[in-house]
Amino acid sequence: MSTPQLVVHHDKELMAQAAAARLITKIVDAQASRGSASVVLTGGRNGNGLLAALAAAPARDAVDWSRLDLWWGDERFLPEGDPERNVTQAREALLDAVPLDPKRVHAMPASDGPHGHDVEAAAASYAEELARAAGPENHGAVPTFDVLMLGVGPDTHVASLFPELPAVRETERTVVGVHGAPKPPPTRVTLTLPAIRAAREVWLLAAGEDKAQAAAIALSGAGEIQAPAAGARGRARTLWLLDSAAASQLPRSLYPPASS
Ligand SMILES: O=C1O[C@H](COP(=O)(O)O)[C@@H](O)[C@H](O)[C@H]1O
Repeated sequence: MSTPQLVVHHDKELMAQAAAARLITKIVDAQASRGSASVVLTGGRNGNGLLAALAAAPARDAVDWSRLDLWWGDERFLPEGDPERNVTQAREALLDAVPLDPKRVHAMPASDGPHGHDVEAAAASYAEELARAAGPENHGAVPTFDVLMLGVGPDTHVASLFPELPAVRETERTVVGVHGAPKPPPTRVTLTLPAIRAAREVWLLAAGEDKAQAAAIALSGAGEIQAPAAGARGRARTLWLLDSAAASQLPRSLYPPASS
């Protein structure tokens, strides 16, 4: 697993624009070398800010949207179309504006879907969908995502892996149901750390003062059970994309010398 690298931008708008430009380049490169690209989206303010910046970027037309698989790191287990669902917010921010192949948009199940309110069954069906997409070269039950993005919560949660809850301790399954999340709604579906760590690159997004403590804790050697963001690592690269407010409590030894 890779060691975290940090990029600190001046403010959250610049961070979103720079991350969007970085994502466009990654997708275009993956499509050029492997024919298609796969990206795992995150919910939350920073993830949606990045998608909105991508929607506004003229370079978005460099992406072949029909050869892109989109997955989610987590979902709030609510009815289809609920404004609090991560997929609803992603559609509004970007997905409705670009020519994606609907078969390649892998939304997590809703609470009024085929599994009803059974969040464990919903999680298991998403795990099966991931396993079907994984090739023999993936050595496991999930595809090697090109980029997996995670918003970092003020309590160091990533996806719906909250400190000390059972989901963050999962070592076998790739997707699990979450009960009693401290952030509403309490019932959620999430990728687990083993699934996250299958990604080629993991990008953690943290902007704003309320993320400063979480970034400092996760990057200062905390354990992943207490600070789930500390356990989110990519195979080839782990990149923390921060703004200066979120980086304000980092030890100076971690703060990168050349920041923009
Ligand atoms: O509930 C969630 O929160 C986190 C972080 O969101 P933020 O608004 O504090 O940036 C997000 O990453 C996750 O996907 C989402 O379900």
